[in-house]
Amino acid sequence: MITWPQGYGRRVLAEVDSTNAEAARIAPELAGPEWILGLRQTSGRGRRGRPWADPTGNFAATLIMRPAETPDQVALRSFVASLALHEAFVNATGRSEAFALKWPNDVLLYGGKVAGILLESAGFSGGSVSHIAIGIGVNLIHAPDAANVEQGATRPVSLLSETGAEVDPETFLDLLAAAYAHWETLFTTYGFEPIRTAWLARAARLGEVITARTTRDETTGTFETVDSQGNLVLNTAKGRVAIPAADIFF
Ligand SMILES: O=C(O)CCCC[C@@H]1SC[C@@H]2NC(=O)N[C@@H]21
Repeated sequence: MITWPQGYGRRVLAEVDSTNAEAARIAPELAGPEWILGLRQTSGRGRRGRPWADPTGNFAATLIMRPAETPDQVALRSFVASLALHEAFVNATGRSEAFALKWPNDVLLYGGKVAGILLESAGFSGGSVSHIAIGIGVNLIHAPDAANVEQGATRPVSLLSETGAEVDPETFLDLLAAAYAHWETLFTTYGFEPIRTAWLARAARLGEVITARTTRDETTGTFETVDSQGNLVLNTAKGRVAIPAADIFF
């Protein structure tokens, strides 16, 4: 029996365009943080403007919150959400070694992508954002065809295909919401440092040579760490480079 975390709302929609879009619509009248689960999404969106396919049975949810924080602070929530996802997966399967976190915000299962996070914030005024939407998609039972993902991108996998675990979206929401509340309390109480340390302990390819690609350039180097701002730090032939945003290729 999983206990729903105190202070968090829970809304389940049979169908929605995108839970992140719905989150932005309800943000103005929000009383406190709220989870929105879409049992079916018709226009799910991924990072960098990519579409996110969401067949029935997969997990699509957004946590909408209104923390009085700067854009830089709220961006660190993607690490909080990654840790919560990792904990939810381990609790669902009992397999802690199977999961790893890929910078900035994917979860890998035996090296394949099983979940992604799309963090959107809006309404910057007086130093704070007006809301953040942490959108989370999990391939619970279906993974997109590898032919439909970008060349060189991590192969998509589903929880069912890799572990045999059959978890329905509402059960996964309960696991995730409980885990998120734990990591969120740690973040708001002690700041980013314990989150950074816990994230690094679960990081994929730490200490290995990886490539970070943006629309403008490509940097290859040894994955040294994630710094106190959440940047990826690579040790390259030209020295240490801190990268705020990129796609990673192994
Ligand atoms: O590109 C990625 O890896 C991030 C994918 C995020 C998809 C989720 S599904 C729930 C939420 N609503 C959306 O439209 N997108 C996010």
